[in-house]
Formats: sequence, C-alpha cells, structure tokens
Amino acid sequence: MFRITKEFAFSASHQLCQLPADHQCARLHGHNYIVVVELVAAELNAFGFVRDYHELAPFKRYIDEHFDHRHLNEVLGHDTVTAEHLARHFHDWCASRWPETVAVRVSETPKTWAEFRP
Ligand SMILES: Nc1nc2c(c(=O)[nH]1)N=C([C@H](O)[C@H](O)COP(=O)(O)OP(=O)(O)OP(=O)(O)O)CN2
Ligand SMILES: [Zn+2]
Repeated sequence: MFRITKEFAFSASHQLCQLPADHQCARLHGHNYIVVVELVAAELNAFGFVRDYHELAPFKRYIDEHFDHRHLNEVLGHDTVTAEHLARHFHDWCASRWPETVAVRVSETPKTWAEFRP
C-alpha cells in the first residue's frame, strides 16, 4: 500500500460555547491550524503517483477562501467547532473529490492533533 500526505494551514478564531463558562476555550480565541490530508492506493498511476500533490490545490483554495482569517463558528454554522469536527468536515470534503482520501488530521496547537479516519 502506498500512502501520501499533504499539509495545509490557516489561521482562524473560534469559541467553544458548549463548554462551561470557566473553561478557557469557552472564550473567543484563535489558532494557527494545520491540516494534513492522507491518501492511499494499492497501485500507483502511470506517473508513479498515488495522486499528484498538485491535484490537491482546490483544497488549499477552499481553505483560503472559506476558513483562513474567518470565525469558524460562522463558517460551520454551529458552536462546537472542535478539531475533531473540523477533521470530519475536511475529510468529507476531500473524500468526495479524491476517493483515495483515508484520513484528515487537524492541529490547533503544537501539542495537539485530532484525526478523522472512517
Ligand atoms: N479533544 C479536544 N479537546 C480540546 C479541543 C479540541 O478541539 N478537541 N480544543 C480546545 C481548545 O480549542 C484549544 O485547542 C486549547 O487546547 P489546549 O491543549 O487546552 O491548549 P493550551 O495551549 O491551553 O494547553 P496547555 O495545557 O497550555 O498545553 C481544548 N480542548
Ligand atoms: Zn481553540
């Protein structure tokens, strides 16, 4: 099995309104998010690729246009914009375009990662 990943980044604000009021993340704050998309294939294509990294450019455009320097509660339309929910959202967006997508990981801080892998 062959496996490739590509990393993307954006900066955004969010507020985890469902948390207790004394939880720091219930306050409006922001992160420099990192998103890693993972794709696999049993066989390589004629170019020797799982998929050309360049073909993932629409995902960068999607992030730049809809997520970068935005308020994520407004973007996703709910108040539980956790890294887990973002990983699921980005996975579904990528998997609907590139069937080799198997997982998406999202980091909010240098020490944390959340992954969606169906
Ligand atoms: N499972 C999850 N837990 C938390 C999430 C999340 O998305 N999934 N999000 C947050 C906050 O939004 C934010 O990411 C804070 O994370 P935390 O690790 O607590 O950040 P700190 O830098 O303050 O942590 P230190 O303890 O100072 O290292 C919270 N939890
Ligand atoms: Zn946060």
